[in-house]
Order: sequence, then C-alpha cells, then structure tokens
Amino acid sequence: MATPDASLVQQQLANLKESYKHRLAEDLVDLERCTTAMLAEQGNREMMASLCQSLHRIAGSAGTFGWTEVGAACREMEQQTQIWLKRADDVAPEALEMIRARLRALIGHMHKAASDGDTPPRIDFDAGSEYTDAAVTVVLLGLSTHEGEHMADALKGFGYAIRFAAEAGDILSMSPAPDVLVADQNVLTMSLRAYISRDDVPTALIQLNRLDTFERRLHAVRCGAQGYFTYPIDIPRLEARLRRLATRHTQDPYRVVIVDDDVELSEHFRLVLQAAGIDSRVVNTPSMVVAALHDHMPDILIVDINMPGCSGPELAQVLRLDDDWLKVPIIYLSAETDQDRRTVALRQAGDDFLAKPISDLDLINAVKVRSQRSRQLSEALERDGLTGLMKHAALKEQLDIEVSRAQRSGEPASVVMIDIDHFKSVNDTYGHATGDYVIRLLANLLRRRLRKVDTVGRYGGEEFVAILPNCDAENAARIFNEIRMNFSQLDCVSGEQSFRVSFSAGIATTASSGEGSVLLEIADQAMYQAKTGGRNKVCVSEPTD
Ligand SMILES: Nc1nc2c(ncn2[C@@H]2O[C@H](COP(=O)(O)OP(=O)(O)OP(=O)(O)O)[C@@H](O)[C@H]2O)c(=O)[nH]1
Repeated sequence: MATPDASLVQQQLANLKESYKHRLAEDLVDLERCTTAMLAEQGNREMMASLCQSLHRIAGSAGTFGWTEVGAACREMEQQTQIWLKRADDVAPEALEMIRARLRALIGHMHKAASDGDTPPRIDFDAGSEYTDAAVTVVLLGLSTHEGEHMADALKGFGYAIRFAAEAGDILSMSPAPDVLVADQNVLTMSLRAYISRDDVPTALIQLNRLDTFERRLHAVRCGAQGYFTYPIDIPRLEARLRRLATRHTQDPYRVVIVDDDVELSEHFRLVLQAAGIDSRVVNTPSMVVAALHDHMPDILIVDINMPGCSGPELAQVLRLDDDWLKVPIIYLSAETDQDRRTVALRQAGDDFLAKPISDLDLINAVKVRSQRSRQLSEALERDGLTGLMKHAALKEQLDIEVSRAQRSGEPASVVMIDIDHFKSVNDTYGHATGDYVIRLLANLLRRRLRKVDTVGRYGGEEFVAILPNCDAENAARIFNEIRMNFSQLDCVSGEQSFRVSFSAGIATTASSGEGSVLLEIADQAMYQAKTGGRNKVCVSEPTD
C-alpha cells in the first residue's frame, strides 16, 4: 500500500471538516426544533430518546473535527436527558427550555466560528515505513576473525548483507546506519550506547557475551540490547532473532476495518489512519461487515456502539457466532460513558473500548498498539515456530482462498510442493539442530525469492508448499528451478564443516483442478516424480485432459 500524499490527505481532511461543520449546524437546528416540538407535546418519551441519541452522536464526533466545546456541551445535555429517560415522571418544561437555550447558544457559536473563517488544524503524521525488500544490513563488531567469518558465511545464506567493524567509532560514521549491530560486549563504548538509543537511529543491538548471568543480561538491556547470545553462538537462534528485529520496520501495514454509521466521522478516521500508514476500510452498514472482513483481512475491527438497525455489541455477537473471525479483536469506539453499559457490551462480545471523541494521534497510537498485539498473537497461532512460515492449517485455508480467487479472476494460480532431498541423512550426519538450520535456510530463501502476493508455508517436517497467484505452470517452473539452483549452491555450516543440500519440487496449476486439496495431491505426485527421477529437480504435473 502506498502512503498517500500528505498534502492531499490534509486537503481531504479539510474538506471533510468543512462538510462536518455544515452537518453539525443542521443537526443542532434540528435538535432545537425537536425541543420546541417536545415543549408543545409535553414530554414525549420517544422524542426524548431520539434527542438523547442525537446528542450522543454529536458528543462522540464534534471533538474530532475541532468542535470540542460543542461536543462537551452535547455530552452534558445527553447525560441530562439520560437521567430524565430513567425517571418515570414527565420532564419539567423549564428543563427542556434550558436545553433549547443551550442549543440556540451552540448554533450562535457555530455561526460566529463560520464567519470568523476557522481553519482546520494540521496534523503531523508519522507515515510509517513502506515495505522494502532490500537486504537487511548486519554489522559484526568486535568479533575474532574466525568467529566473524564463520558467522558471516552462515548468515549470508539467509540473504543478509554483512559488514565488519573493528571498533565502535566505525559504527557512528556509517551511513545509512545498519539495521542490526551484533557486537561483543567488550567493545560497547558509552558513545555507541548513546548513539543506539537515539530515536532517529534505527539500529537494533544484539550483544554477545562470554557469560550468561542475570546481571549481565540486565546490563545488556541497559545498554539498549534487544538480543543476548553467549559464545559459541548458536547461528540458527541468532538468525531467528535477527529476522524478528529486522522485520520490525518492514512488515505489511496494519489493516483496520471501521464500522460506523456516521459517514463523515468514519471517513475522517480512515483518512487519519491511512495517512499514518494504516490500511483502513470503512463500512457504514453493519450488514456489509462480513464481506469487508473477507476482502480486507484486518488486524482489528473498530465498531461504533450505537448504530441504527444493529448495535455494535449485536454486530460483535453476530461475528462471534462462528470461529472464522475469532482472531480479529473487536474494539468499540464509542461515546458511551456509562460504565455499566460498557461492561454489558464487553460481556456480550467485543474486546476493548476506545472513547469518543478521540484525538487523531490517540487514534493512531491506539490502533497501532492493538494491531501489533493482534498480529503477534495470530502469527504465534498460525506461524511455524522454526521457520516463521505459515502452518499446515492456515496454509490450506489460504490455498482455498487463492483457488477461488483464481476461479473468479480466470487467472491461473500454481501450487508447488517442495521436499528437501535425503534430509534424513543430514540429521543423521550432522545432528538434528543442523537439520533444523537447513530447514530454516530453505524457508528464508523461499521467503526472499517469492513475491509478496505469494504464500509459502511449512507443510510438514522438511516439506514446504508455495501458492503462487496469477502464475502459470511454466513461470512457476522457471522460478522454482532458479530457487532450486540457488539452494543447491548454498554452503550449509555445521561446526567446522560445510555441506550442500538440494530439494525436489512438484507443480500443479488451477488448470488441473478447482479444488485446493486435489491440487495439493497433484503437486505431491509431481514432486514424487522429481524424487524418483533423480532428485534436485522440478516437475510439472501433466494436464489431466
Ligand atoms: N531436523 C529436523 N528433522 C526433521 C524435522 N521434521 C522431520 N524431520 C526428519 O526429516 C526426515 C525425513 O526423511 P524421509 O522422509 O525419510 O526422506 P528423506 O531422507 O528426506 O529422503 P527423500 O525425501 O526421499 O529425498 C526424517 O528423518 C524426519 O525425522 C524437523 O523439524 N527438524
């Protein structure tokens, strides 16, 4: 997703603010008319409930568009009307008169602000970084020549750009700053520690030590370390940490679906989040939410509480009727201040509350924090611990999604089954830990070489599956033959030894079948053909008709 042009977003926000101002002025006039009618009809409860609802809506949105005082006044009037609604007796006309007078004052306030020509406040957005496929730069600092070269050889296979530095001063003058610094603790100077802790320096620090004690780890944390390893360094574990640190800035933008019947307010939220690099989708009608979830696959769902036809908690309960969207947290963004009603809403369904009105910055931060947590949890559930790739079940789900997408679009999709050759002998010769390292090596290569739209998962022990949308068998074979050659030329490291490994792959396309499970079977048969044909091969399934 491209981050939109900041000036364009500012203009769109200004337009929205302008249109909200007109709507607010009209709403206040309508409310004032409503109180006049109520005075004439002597306390109609239905009208009072509708008045309360409208005040609630304004209280929740006005602050967002800069009308803080109007919002606060409406909140007070809303609370007053709620008290009246709870009582059995009629509302005294003097009380209604008071509301009408306040509404008139607000209308006057708006007229004055309009003639003064108020300008929308500017917001400074932290646009977030775009996804980039550039190699992650890792600097090795203060390691012995042997240790440094061994580590560099092993990490290069994972696609990292490795550089060496002899002393801390070398790091300070590097431009751009490295993504990760792997440093022996003896060479960490005060000035390097200060440099790493600067907000504008993106470098993450991994500290290497001779000893593993709590005190040393605490000291490492105080130096700003985000990883701690002792000699001899366990390369696969180090690489796992490197990947986690390096992908902090390069992951997909967070995705959010906002459900709110207030068109201007929800559009305002969308623009604000979009400008902060959060991919947001708005739904104004609750019945359209499931389609938006399928389409957008959000990290979190933000839902208004009070909506005509279906309340937020009702919508949340509808979504929780089955397990499909369990992993997506539902956050109420609501002007509801009554603690009891909040508790009831959370008990029915839903996971958290954000209070309206909310400032743009608070909204961005709240959404980022919750999306990050949600993504971490779903990754822990769906991702394989060893490789970070999708697990079997999630992979099959994704396959079904891609197969039906291919059928709808008419574009071919390819499924590739990959199996490491003679893997048992790798385990037997070099040990299980080295076997794990080889699995991770191939996982990393697949991740790096495939497109962002492709899916790759660990299907079983040393078996992987890749799903390539919009890719025919011929192209899939070309890509996988390249990956196969690259993999077979990588030097795998085990202690002082190095060795090479290959894989066999089988390819099936949606031209062969319209069902995910059948495609997997066809790809598996093709892979078996590659094995029996001598291994280190890619075979494409023969068309069935
Ligand atoms: N290190 C490691 N080994 C695993 C893992 N999962 C499965 N294995 C091992 O992978 C080996 C797979 O061996 P086989 O299926 O016999 O096949 P192969 O030796 O790869 O030979 P071909 O596939 O015929 O080329 C078994 O020894 C499993 O124990 C894992 O997560 N880590």
